[in-house]
Amino acid sequence: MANSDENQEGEQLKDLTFEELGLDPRLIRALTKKNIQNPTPIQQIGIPLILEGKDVVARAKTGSGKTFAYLLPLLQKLLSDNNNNSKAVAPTAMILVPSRELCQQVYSEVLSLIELCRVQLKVVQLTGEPSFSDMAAALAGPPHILVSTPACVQRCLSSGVLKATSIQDSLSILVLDEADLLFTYGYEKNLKDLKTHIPIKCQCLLMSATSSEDVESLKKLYLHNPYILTLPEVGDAKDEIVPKNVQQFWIQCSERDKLLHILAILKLDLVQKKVLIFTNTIDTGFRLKLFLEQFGIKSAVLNAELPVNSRLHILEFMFQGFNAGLFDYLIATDDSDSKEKEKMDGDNQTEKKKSKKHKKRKLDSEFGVVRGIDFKNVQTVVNFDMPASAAGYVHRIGRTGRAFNTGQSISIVSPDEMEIFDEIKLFLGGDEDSDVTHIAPFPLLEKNAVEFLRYRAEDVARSVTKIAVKEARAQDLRNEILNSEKLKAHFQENPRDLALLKHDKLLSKKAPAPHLRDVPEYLLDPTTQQASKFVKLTRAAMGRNNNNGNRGFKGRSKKAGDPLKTFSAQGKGMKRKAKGKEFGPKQKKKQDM
Ligand SMILES: Nc1ncnc2c1ncn2[C@@H]1O[C@H](COP(=O)(O)OP(=O)(O)OP(=O)(O)O)[C@@H](O)[C@H]1O
Repeated sequence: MANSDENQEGEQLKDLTFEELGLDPRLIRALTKKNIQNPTPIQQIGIPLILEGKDVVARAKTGSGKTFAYLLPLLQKLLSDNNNNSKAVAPTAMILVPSRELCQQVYSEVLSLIELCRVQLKVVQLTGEPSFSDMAAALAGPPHILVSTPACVQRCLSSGVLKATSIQDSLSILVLDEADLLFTYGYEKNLKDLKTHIPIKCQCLLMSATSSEDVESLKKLYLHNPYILTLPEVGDAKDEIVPKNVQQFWIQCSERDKLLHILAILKLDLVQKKVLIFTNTIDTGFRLKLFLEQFGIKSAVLNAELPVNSRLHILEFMFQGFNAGLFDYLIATDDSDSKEKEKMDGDNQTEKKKSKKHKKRKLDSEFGVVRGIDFKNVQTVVNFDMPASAAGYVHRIGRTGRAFNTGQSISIVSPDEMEIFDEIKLFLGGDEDSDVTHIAPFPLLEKNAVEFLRYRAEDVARSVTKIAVKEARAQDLRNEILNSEKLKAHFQENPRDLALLKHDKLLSKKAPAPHLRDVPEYLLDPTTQQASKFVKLTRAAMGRNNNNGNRGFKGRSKKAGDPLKTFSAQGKGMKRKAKGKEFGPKQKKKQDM
């Protein structure tokens, strides 16, 4: 291993097993039950260092398995400390994340590992603004692990439920997950204040997909002589930003034609489901939902305005793999990116106006679906609106192609967004003076096919007025508040009963017309028909090869059947990528997570 404070780039990865990393057999058994057999690169390097007690900064791309890289050694330490824990007066380990959604995800992951290990470790999660009694109940014991946000821990401290001296006495591991987002979410002061209570002996771990000044500041603030891990993968540093198992495409069109183009790719079945679609505002999300509804395409909209129970239910539903089969399309408002934008353009007047307009509606400051959320079964990410930053792009498309899975992204780019699109291409390693790019034109959409839908699309788009959007947004909120009440009561008893409530209810006042719902096949040009058949066949094959019916393309055979890989992409970067090494040292082994 490299010396401390040295970058690990260039270090050769051996194909180590979890046993060889020194993991406790109970944890390995738990992983086996989850069908996880081989460590990812970040786990291979990170786990032994963390077990040794080092402070670590881990920077590895989205979906590379950073959560287990810190959770497994953290649990192992707690397992071996368990007998000595009786004197603890505060949590022994604290995991701080930027959003409530992430908190729920990490908490579920820890709980499931603990249950599978059959050990007596207590984990609690605290987010938002819990009451004094909720905080007291959660921290009584105390729990071994607290998963929370920095603001919520601050609340526990200032209310006196958590004593600074207790943290000093008990805390031995602190994890700052999605570190690059913690300041963006406004936790800078909380984190600076909290630092004064962290004991010097406490091991600190900092996990992040991208590097930034914020990560640097946090590193300086919390870590002592840390190991900096950057994955030793092939290619230059820029190659490491995006997982190689995500194929990136783009479509150029006018702002006005965006609805038409997304309709074409979804309606003509040119992409694999499940599809996660990003918009930059809640209104655009609802506009898109109303528009697609008229063509018989049902979707749910996930945004900061929804009650927390509904949001967590939608996400839990995604985590469980859409097995209840209620919706294939999720439209997410990329709030973290707009937060970043707001932070960057602090004095931008448009942003100020926007936030004034939405002042009446209460948005959850701890909402975030883009960063870190593990959408296991998302095959396709669509950028309906381009993100405000290149880092935002990386995080969005990182919601597909997780771990050993593959996925694709399609960005629909209008002339106004070309500047940020060029910035993204440069960020990914494109060359300004040549046509080398990692993002290729989407090969399956023929101009004829788009034009064939134009008349209907424009007609429906006109009917989706601002008032219709406003009403739909209010209606959805009312539905979800009702859902939320039912969810609260029901899911306390039946936490796994996911099919109870629908989040994709129709919001349009008029039902979709039959002639819009069905596209007669004979009207389509042969190329589009062929492309659509390919995608359907692949989907059917994936279903057959898959016992639980919810996994992505995996292994070589499925990749060979992926129509997006049988069509040749244009960009040189894509060709280079196709030849390049696959993700992780065990890529040839079939994994079934
Ligand atoms: N060794 C492994 N083998 C197979 N799957 C794994 C392995 N480790 C983790 N996974 C799975 O990979 C997925 C992505 O992992 P994780 O959420 O930790 O990624 P991440 O690096 O934190 O991504 P992000 O930066 O987007 O938060 C999860 O579904 C997880 O269960």
